Amino acid sequence: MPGVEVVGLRRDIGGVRAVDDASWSAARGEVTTVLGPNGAGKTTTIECLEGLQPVSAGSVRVLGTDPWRASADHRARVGVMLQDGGLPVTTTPQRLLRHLASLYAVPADLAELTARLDLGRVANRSIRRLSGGERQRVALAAALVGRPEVAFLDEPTAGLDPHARLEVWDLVRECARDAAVVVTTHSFEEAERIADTVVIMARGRVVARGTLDEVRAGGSLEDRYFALTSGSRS
Ligand SMILES: Nc1ncnc2c1ncn2[C@@H]1O[C@H](COP(=O)(O)OP(=O)(O)OP(=O)(O)O)[C@@H](O)[C@H]1O
Repeated sequence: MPGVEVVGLRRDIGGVRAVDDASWSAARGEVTTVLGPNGAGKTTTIECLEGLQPVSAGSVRVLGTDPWRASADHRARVGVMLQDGGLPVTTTPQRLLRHLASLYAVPADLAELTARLDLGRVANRSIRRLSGGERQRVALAAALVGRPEVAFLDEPTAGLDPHARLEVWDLVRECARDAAVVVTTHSFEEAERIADTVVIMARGRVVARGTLDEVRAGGSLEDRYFALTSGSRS
């Protein structure tokens, strides 16, 4: 059973067909990156997988479960990193991560996670007062603290400096040893660094899916992306 399975997914929102007959899967032990122009349907798809939106047709399964009807037990097996917002701003990274760790039977090693993401210096500062990149790293730590079996990471390195990007890519690859990790990104460099499998969406549809090499088809991911998505920006 794949970690994530999307079969013929359609999602209509207020008259807009945000996702149209999309099918792809993400295996455990792999990083799957989802690319596509603005409005392609990436966030809508991921929100269906996170159980935040219902499907209009087709099906989505995460660890074999329908996320829209999932129990708290299922949710504890899934890590979610939201692009912005979602973090409580009046607490500190340390208090937040300790609290989250206390919700899991076998959480990640907090000291190690904090050190890897270089959050030591700001661990006791209010999240409200952190820089964008620091908040981004707290959000990633929050997604990974429960050692998820499936992780959804939305643009995990957007706005990070070059050192932090490398560290996050290492961490994401490590996380994917045991988990299915799904990363949405606009960065070809990010996809080429971390992806085992690539899904490209345009106008709600999947226009390419396969291993990184299959999708690159002998060229660069960037060239392939532009060839597949040109004229399709919504
Ligand atoms: N609540 C909503 N009401 C109406 N239309 C919506 C709603 N949410 C999404 N859409 C539309 O659905 C389509 C897909 O949006 P989605 O946010 O999934 O794209 P995306 O690929 O994540 O884009 P981005 O790269 O900008 O994050 C877009 O045309 C968007 O305007």
